[in-house]
Amino acid sequence: MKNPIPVVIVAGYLGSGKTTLLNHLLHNSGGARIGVVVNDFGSINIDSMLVAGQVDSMVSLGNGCLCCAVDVSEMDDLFARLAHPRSEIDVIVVEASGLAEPKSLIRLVLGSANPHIAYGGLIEVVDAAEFAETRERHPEIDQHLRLADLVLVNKADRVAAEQLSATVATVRGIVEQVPVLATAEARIDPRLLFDPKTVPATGQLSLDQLLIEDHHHEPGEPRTHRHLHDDYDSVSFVTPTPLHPVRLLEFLEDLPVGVFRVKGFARFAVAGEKRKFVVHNVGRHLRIRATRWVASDLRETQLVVIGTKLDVEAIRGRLDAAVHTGTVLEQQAMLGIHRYLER
Ligand SMILES: Nc1nc2c(ncn2[C@@H]2O[C@H](COP(=O)(O)OP(=O)(O)OP(=O)(O)O)[C@@H](O)[C@H]2O)c(=O)[nH]1
Repeated sequence: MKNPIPVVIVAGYLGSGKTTLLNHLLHNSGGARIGVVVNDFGSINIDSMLVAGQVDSMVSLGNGCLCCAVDVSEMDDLFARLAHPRSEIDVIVVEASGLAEPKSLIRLVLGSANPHIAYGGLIEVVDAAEFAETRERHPEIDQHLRLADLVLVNKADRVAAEQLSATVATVRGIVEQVPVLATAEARIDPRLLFDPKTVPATGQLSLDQLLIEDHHHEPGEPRTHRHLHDDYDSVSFVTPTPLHPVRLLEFLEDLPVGVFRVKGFARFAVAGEKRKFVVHNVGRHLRIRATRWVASDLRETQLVVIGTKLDVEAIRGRLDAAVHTGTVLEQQAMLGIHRYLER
């Protein structure tokens, strides 16, 4: 089966920059096809969707608040239209209306019966200039932010540098581990959210290419390297030595500060365990799928950790600690992994 299509939810108070973010993603999708679910098409840049040939992929909801107006079955209908086995859509972005309650939106996605979609994370957009005032009027914003997998402190251009860092610090204090990014016009690197189809003109590598590049390493040695970008860091970790499943879970269940996504696959040092374990983590949502190695696969672990302001050494240290060099482990070492296995 194809990898499920990630559903990314964009939420945030009125006017914070949700539509701006959506338009930015549509313009910079790197060839990825984006299906959008919005309340109102009025402000979406239809031209950019036309350019990207995505006009078929638009699904519009009626007016009103997404989370209360739509029940799970209606939402499933929308997902069914956008995501089916032959769908050419790579990512679905749901723009919540300004006052939507993010918890019910996340539930809609996690509770969906559609096997072709997967939760792709909640992005909360905050207006840097209005944040303090919005928070006073709507103290529940703290709860909303804590559900996020990525927070954008947007409209960075509208405030002085000191106010921006103070707001970012306040948001970090609220969300703790969750990555927080200051943005202008919601310009984030789309690769934080999904993988582009093509290598952009800048010659930067896609994440899949990150996984397979760098062949200059000592046989048997884990390789970790980092690619820096304005918006995000990605750390790629490759090792032919099988991992200890418990150690890997310790990493995945307690991710370092700033990590937004972890993707790739793992091989475990467990007796009789010959499968390839595909790992997908967004924010605090971990999914693992057991599959077979195909003939062209290198039988090794390849993981990419993506986020903002990552402590590369700490990540490398923790992933190194998951490499198992002792004797082969008993099957019971897999119990923790089984909790996350998709059926
Ligand atoms: N100065 C500045 N203006 C911005 C920025 N991002 C968005 N805007 C403007 O802010 C206004 C609101 O942006 P939207 O993207 O429509 O915000 P929204 O969250 O979708 O708004 P609602 O749908 O009403 O909740 C628009 O006029 C944008 O052009 C930014 O980074 N800096």
